[in-house]
Amino acid sequence: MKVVLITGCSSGIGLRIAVMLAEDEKQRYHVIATMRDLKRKDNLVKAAGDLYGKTLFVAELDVCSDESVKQCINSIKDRHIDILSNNAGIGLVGPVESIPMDEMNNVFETNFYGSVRLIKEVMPDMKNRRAGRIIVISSVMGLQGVAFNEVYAASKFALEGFCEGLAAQLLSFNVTLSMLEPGPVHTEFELKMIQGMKEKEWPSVDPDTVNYFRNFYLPGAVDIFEILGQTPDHIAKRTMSVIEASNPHFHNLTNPLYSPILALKYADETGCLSVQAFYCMLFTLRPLMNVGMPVLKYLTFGFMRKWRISPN
Ligand SMILES: NC(=O)C1=CN([C@@H]2O[C@H](COP(=O)(O)OP(=O)(O)OC[C@H]3O[C@@H](n4cnc5c(N)ncnc54)[C@H](OP(=O)(O)O)[C@@H]3O)[C@@H](O)[C@H]2O)C=CC1
Ligand SMILES: CC1=C(/C=C/C(C)=C/C=C/C(C)=C/C=O)C(C)(C)CCC1
Repeated sequence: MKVVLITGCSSGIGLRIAVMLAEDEKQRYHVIATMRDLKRKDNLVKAAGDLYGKTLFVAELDVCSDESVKQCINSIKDRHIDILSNNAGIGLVGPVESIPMDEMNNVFETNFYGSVRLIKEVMPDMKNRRAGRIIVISSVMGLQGVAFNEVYAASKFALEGFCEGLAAQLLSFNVTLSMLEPGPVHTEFELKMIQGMKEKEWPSVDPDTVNYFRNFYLPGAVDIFEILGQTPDHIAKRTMSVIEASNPHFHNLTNPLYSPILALKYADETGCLSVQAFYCMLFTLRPLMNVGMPVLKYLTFGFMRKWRISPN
């Protein structure tokens, strides 16, 4: 049985990855589903049903604490982990000028250093054994910045840069490192990101910026979740296929509708094309989006035709 350690399993994507691997018909996985607060384990335990204590085990791990990470890894037999899935993460939206530095630090501490901390702890044993697989739940925002998500995107960009370097180094040790880059996924993350923002006041921010955030970005984000939103199950299946692939890819975008948006970025080295396209989508074309998916497809492929970009 392969030992899999997953972070952030109290809800959402981490919970689904843990349960899906534990449910494997061939019982190939011994899943250590970790979370920072064991009082939040009920949903996971319920979803695991009979598999709890058989193929799925719960352990405490706070990705922001050196001590917690060491304690958890040391509690595993021979510290042997075949597959590490870094999933724990938090979002942060809003006008940058209103976000306190300690909130920004917390996002980096969780999303970037949280993953780095786990990788540092687990990677030396994988290198020694010349075997191992690391899967990092990044985001499309690790490849493409989105207005009003600057700090979150920066934390995921940092993760992409860190892992791109490491992936090349690890190849000579037969350890693979893969990123998953989901677009919007319906989890508690969405609720925290959108619902929590509706009532919030922004006293220290100029009225134009508050207007752009409230009346352009937030409705746009709601539409994007409605039109493009995937389920945690979808991301869990994709994670499973990365785990099972003989030669897993480094980038794994889970939502094909994002490929044209990213193509814009790589098609124009000045970066102007993608900044302008995002500007248009946010401020000019957004009202069209709620007409539905076909319109979004038409718009993104329309941009590509206009600038003669191939979808592949
Ligand atoms: N939902 C989306 O639209 C997208 C999400 N992602 C990424 O997917 C990952 C999972 O998010 P998702 O399932 O959607 O959101 P959820 O909010 O449902 O899950 C996030 C998980 O991370 C845990 N977590 C937060 N901080 C820590 C910490 N310090 N130590 C350990 N665990 C922690 C949370 O635990 P607790 O319950 O204790 O807060 C929770 O279990 C994140 O990395 C996110 O950035 C990427 C693209 C899109
Ligand atoms: C694409 C796009 C938008 C919003 C995208 C959002 C909200 C994406 C959310 C992605 C998530 C949640 C990733 C998690 O890691 C805008 C700015 C509304 C308009 C321009 C096009």
